[in-house]
Amino acid sequence: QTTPIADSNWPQHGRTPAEQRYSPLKQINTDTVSRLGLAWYQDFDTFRGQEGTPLVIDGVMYVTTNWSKVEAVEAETGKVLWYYDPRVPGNAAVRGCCDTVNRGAAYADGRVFVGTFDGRLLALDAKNGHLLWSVNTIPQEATLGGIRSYTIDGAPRVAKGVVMIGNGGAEFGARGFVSGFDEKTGALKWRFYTVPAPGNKPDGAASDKILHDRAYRTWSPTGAWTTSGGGGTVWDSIVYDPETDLVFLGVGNGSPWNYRVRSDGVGDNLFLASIVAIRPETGEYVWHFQETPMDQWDFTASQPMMLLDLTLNGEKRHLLAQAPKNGFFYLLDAATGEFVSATPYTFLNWAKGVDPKTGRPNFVPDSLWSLTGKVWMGIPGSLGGHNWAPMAYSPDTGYVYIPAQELPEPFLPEKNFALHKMGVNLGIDLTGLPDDPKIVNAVNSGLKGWLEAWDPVAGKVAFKVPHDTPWNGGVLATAGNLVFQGLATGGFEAYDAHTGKRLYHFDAHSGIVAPPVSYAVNGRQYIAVEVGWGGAFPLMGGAMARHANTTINHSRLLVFALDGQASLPTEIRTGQAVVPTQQTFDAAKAEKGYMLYQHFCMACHGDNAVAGGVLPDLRWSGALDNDAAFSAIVSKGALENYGMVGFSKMLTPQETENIRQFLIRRSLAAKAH
Ligand SMILES: O=C(O)c1cc(C(=O)O)c2c(n1)C(=O)C(=O)c1cc(C(=O)O)[nH]c1-2
Ligand SMILES: [Ca+2]
Repeated sequence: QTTPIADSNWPQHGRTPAEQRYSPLKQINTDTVSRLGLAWYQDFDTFRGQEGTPLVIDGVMYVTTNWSKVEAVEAETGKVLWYYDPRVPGNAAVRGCCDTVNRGAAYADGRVFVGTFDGRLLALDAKNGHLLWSVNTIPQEATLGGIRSYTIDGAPRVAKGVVMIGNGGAEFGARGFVSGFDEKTGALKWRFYTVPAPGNKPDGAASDKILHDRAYRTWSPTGAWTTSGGGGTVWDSIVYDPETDLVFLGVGNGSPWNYRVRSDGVGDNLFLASIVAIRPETGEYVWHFQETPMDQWDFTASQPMMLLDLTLNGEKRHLLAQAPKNGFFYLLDAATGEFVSATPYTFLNWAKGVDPKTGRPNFVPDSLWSLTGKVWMGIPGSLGGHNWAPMAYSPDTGYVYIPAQELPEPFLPEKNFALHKMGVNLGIDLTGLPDDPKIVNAVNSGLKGWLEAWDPVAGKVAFKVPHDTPWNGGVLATAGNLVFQGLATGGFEAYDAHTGKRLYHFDAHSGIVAPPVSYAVNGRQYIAVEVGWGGAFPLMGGAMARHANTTINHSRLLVFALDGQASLPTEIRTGQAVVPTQQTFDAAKAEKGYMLYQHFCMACHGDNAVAGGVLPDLRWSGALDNDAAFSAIVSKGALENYGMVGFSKMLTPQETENIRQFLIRRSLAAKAH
């Protein structure tokens, strides 16, 4: 039933339904890659994180960029064929944890499907970009009167005439669900909620029976989840497997993070941090596997999944593979969900292995910080041993290439948990990195990132390519015995797939987080990648993110080919002028402003008011010198069109002023260093 995919195309998110991100093209190979050069490039119109996987179908490339913008370009020349701006309102930015990114479109039967950050799903005519249909994927009741927060940044998937999309929001209060829409009309076919409703009430959805019979009893009848939604957002990975006719949903973390507050410390909280298999036409439940019961570390199972056909102990197996945040590499039987193996692909300290039969982790008791009430230095931290940046598999080497990292994080219960609308709702202490440069340097030197070649049959690392920092780009493997990856530090690299030897380097002038793709037009092979530093770590990470990337965001599409002759402009934007404020501050007010900042501002402007190279660094904001201007922006929303909403409903004028006092303190402290 599946039509063969031409070698020259990249028609789906992971190229084929198996999502291995392997291109059979080999004009660019270990022998020729030294001749690789820029064939053409395009400047984007947004300087924020770019996480998109371009699709290429018969010489036309479909690109999505920040703020859910879409364009079609000639893949050979870069000539723009059409451009579609869904006009996401600026005030939607604050509903998401991690930048107004978009990870890509889906294509089927002449239609391009894209999710928008404000929760719509669009179908565009692939020929001219005209809107065919648009649906709001977020039902009114799911928002609980605006308390719960939903965004879309993941790529839709299409199977059997059904377009499927989930959403994000579990850091802000959300109840996860995935919806399936008719490809032709946009009519809703089914909805699958990933966590139960309070009181075990039915939703009239495909998930009703399994939530009622199985999931509800894994939650306390009370707890903050009854308002905050419980989490379980399917914000990135959805894979359809034609062989088993199953759709696999990668389900996210709990909301709030604090498991004691969320569920009174009771139950495993299904289907948080689980993979759930459903049917594409109906959304009917088939199986699930929970990777992290009692999640309290933001250990999502939403990381990219792929299908692998491997011979294990002499037996051919059709497997689903994932390297989720929690640090274990999982293999599950794709048809049944039967646990096969879970092996650490990175250093992890929260579990001592898993039960060999069930795959349930053996928790290190101290890791359950919400129950112990004590600080836990978790590895991985909430950004995971691997996040959304896709991995790739080469059938030639048998390795899975993982953009792996080590980013430790302290977890400590928040003293007075309060559910905020438009503020982060974690139930975790949000004290930032202290100012002391010695501590900052020590923390930064402990952050690691590397490209890992993982042997899924042997269950061990084949080799590692160390990078300077964490939060590097997604990976592409090709039949040219090459692996391509962009780096946080702005390099675009090619490595020998067998050895990890670096064979090519290009300076992209800006951090790369997106995954490359490969395609061919008129017999010439190309490699394309979106450039643009952003996403969770650059926005939230403060001094750690700044350390990882010292340029600012230059968002572009780069396309490489053998003997490419183009070059980037040499001018590198240096970004915001560093102008410390002339004001003085009131110590008591500034101290009060600190935690308010961490709850309401940090998610975008960076931990402890150090911006990570994407959005404005508030220490240098001219508005610090003018309390009327500050309040016009922070309270009244003067910059709403750029994503900076007014917080007057959440923050009193005095609280807003306290935040300004805190920022003045930070500005002066930076001047002092
Ligand atoms: O729980 C959620 O709903 C949710 C959503 C998203 C998102 O939509 O991007 C991310 C996360 N969580 C998350 O935990 C995370 O680490 C993350 C990184 C990114 C990114 O794009 O860089 N998004 C998200
Ligand atoms: Ca999350």
